[in-house]
Amino acid sequence: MIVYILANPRAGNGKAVTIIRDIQAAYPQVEIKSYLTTSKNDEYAQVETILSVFRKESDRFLILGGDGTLSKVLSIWPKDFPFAYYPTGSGNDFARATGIKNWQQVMENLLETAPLPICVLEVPSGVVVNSLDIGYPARVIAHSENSAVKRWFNRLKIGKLTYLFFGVLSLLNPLQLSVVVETNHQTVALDHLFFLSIANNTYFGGGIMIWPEAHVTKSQMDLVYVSASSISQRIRALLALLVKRHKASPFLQHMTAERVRLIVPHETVAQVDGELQTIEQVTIRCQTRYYYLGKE
Ligand SMILES: Nc1ncnc2c1ncn2[C@@H]1O[C@H](COP(=O)(O)OP(=O)(O)OP(=O)(O)O)[C@@H](O)[C@H]1O
Repeated sequence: MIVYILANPRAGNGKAVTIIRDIQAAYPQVEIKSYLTTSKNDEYAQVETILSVFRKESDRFLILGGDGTLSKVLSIWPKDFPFAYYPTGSGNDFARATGIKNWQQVMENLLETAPLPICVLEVPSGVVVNSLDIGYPARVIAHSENSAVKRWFNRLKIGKLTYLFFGVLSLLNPLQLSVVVETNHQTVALDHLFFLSIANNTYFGGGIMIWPEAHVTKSQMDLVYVSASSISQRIRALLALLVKRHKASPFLQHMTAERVRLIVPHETVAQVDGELQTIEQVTIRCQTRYYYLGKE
């Protein structure tokens, strides 16, 4: 058996290389081969290299990185090949929901337990491990990416305030979307849309709960949306998310589906696992994957 590790050394605070060394020291009896991404999107080439030597029946595969790395790797890792994951990113929402505590636990699951089926969301560009969001969350990320304010804040060592700054700014932006959502049960037109999150898992944005029952172990997706025309409604909806009053809030709407077709009137920026993508019409389905989740 060979354990293949694919790591993004730049994710989060750059701990991946140290963790690989610790794993090698803790498991001298296990053959471990590591592959490090060298640039953005290099996950695709690294996975191809691993697949050229990987034996499905005997080898194991471990991914180290943030949610973005995980989602890109799974986009081309074959559906029926199991994987393990240890978070080294900044948000780590997938790990938060699946209860990963430390790499020792992840290695034990990988070596001693059988992989279990989970659900990820299949989209034309690949897979979504946490959520695909349009409206407010995508706008906050779009404004902050490559902005001068982000660079100044980083220079002043207050980089964490970037999202707060753009969060407030985006709240004042009156832009609202109109979309149509077709599920396997119904077709709903959503107007004055402040945001729509199509969730596969419990959290986004580094620990903000999307919906309490949304989880990768369920073969359904949770749609959470806010149609709000006034700023006070938008603020109250965001506060409900932050203080986990999802079900009590009159502003947060929720439905579930196994398949969703999302129709937006023009190209719209979406946030997919913390990265930006442009979408127009997209069909989203649950896809079964095999993950070393450990004993539940
Ligand atoms: N060596 C590298 N240098 C620069 N970017 C990289 C490298 N390897 C991967 N990437 C890119 O980094 C992005 C993913 O970052 P990732 O999400 O893993 O970390 P993060 O943003 O710190 O964590 P999180 O998503 O949990 O907040 C992807 O776009 C990926 O292609």
